[in-house]
Amino acid sequence: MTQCCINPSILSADFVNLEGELHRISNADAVHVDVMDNHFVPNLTLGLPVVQRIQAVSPVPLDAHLMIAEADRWAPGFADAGLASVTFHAEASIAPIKLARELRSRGSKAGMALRPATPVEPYLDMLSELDMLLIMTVEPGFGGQAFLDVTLPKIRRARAAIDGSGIGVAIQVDGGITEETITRAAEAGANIFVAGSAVYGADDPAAAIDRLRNEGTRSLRQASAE
Ligand SMILES: O=C(CO)[C@H](O)[C@H](O)COP(=O)(O)O
Ligand SMILES: [Fe+2]
Repeated sequence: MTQCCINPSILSADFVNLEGELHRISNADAVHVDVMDNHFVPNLTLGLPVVQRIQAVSPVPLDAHLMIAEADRWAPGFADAGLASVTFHAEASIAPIKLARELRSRGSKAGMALRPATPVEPYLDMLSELDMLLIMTVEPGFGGQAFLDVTLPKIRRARAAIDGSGIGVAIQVDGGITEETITRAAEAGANIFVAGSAVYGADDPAAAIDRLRNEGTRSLRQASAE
């Protein structure tokens, strides 16, 4: 059975107290850092200098989600900062294979993200170049949106292709993940779950992470037994 990982998104955290907010999620597998440039998505968050400070104080590894235009130009700098994982959007890259190789050669895991309406089929032959495929389960840009069930067939097709080829690519889902929707995403084949509002909106974020992990692990176990 593939391992269930819970990566809280700091998009829903208190941005003036990021260090304290990071320590509230020290039982997470990684912290998901949403970088938005107000071009690729209609929102602006934080850039490399702030990500570097987060990296310096975080008790868990960083999982950067770059929602930025010209990914080929900007993403390698995030890998140079020593981040565990850097994910760029396929829609923002001219040469995704080259970019994935560059991220790996700089020591980061390479992730590639797909917007909800971007099909996975054109990318199936390059999955071996990736450590992680991120299937967006909301339109990127904002936290707190509802999970799009229309993305579930794509998660299933990606999982079937990965299992069929024997390559060890993780499937991450991001957007609208709750204790209820995590079950459907896990049964479809995802194994890394990003949750912003479900974690930071809870009174006890660490307890929310434990509940999500229990629910995700139970669903993954059930799916592998079927
Ligand atoms: O990439 C993102 C938005 O573009 C965020 O990671 C995502 O929305 C997480 O927030 P929530 O769990 O509240 O949906
Ligand atoms: Fe994200």
